Amino acid sequence: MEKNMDIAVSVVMGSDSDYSVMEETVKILKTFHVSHEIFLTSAHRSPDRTSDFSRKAAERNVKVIIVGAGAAAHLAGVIASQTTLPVIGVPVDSTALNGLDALFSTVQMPGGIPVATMAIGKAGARNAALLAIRILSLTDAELHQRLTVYIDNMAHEVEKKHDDLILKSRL
Ligand SMILES: Nc1c(C(=O)O)ncn1[C@@H]1O[C@H](COP(=O)(O)O)[C@@H](O)[C@H]1O
Repeated sequence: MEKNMDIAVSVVMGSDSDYSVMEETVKILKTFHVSHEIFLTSAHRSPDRTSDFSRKAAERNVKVIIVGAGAAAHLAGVIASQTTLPVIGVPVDSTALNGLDALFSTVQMPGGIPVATMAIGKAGARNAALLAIRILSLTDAELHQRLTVYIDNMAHEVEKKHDDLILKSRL
C-alpha cells in the first residue's frame, strides 16, 4: 500500500496469477496518465490485510478501487462492504468454469453493497479502467479531454473499418 503519494485508482488482485488479466487495466490507466497502485490481497487468504486496505483506502485519498479476482470471487464485495468508495469488479477466468464462477460471485451482491461488475477477463479489465476514468473525469477536465479524444478515435476506427470492409467486399 503506497503511503505518501496521491493514488487515484487502486488495482487490487486476489492473486498474482490474476495479473495477466489485470495488466490490461494497468495499461489503460498508464495510457491516460492516471496515478494508480497495485495491491495484492485475498479476502479468503489474508482477511486482516484486506480489511486494513479497505478501511484505509478513502483516507489515503484513493478515489476508485478496481478488484480483479477469479474462482469464488468474494474480494470485491468484501472490500465494498468496508469502504464508501466506488468498487469495480473484474471476474477473472482462472478456473475450469472459465470465469462464470467469478462473474456470479462478483455481480450477485446483496442489496445495499454495490459492486460495478465488468465482463469476464481482459475485456472487462479494460472496461474497468475506462469506467474508473469516467468517474475521475467528472472532476478532472484534462482527463475528460483525453477520454473524449479516445472515444472520438474509436468512432473514427469504426468508420475506417467500414470503408476497408466495403473495399474488400468489392474485390
Ligand atoms: N477470489 C479469490 C480470493 C478472494 O475472493 O478473497 N482470493 C483469491 N481468489 C482467487 O483465487 C484464484 C486462484 O488463485 P491462485 O492462483 O493464487 O491459486 C485467483 O483468481 C484469485 O483471484
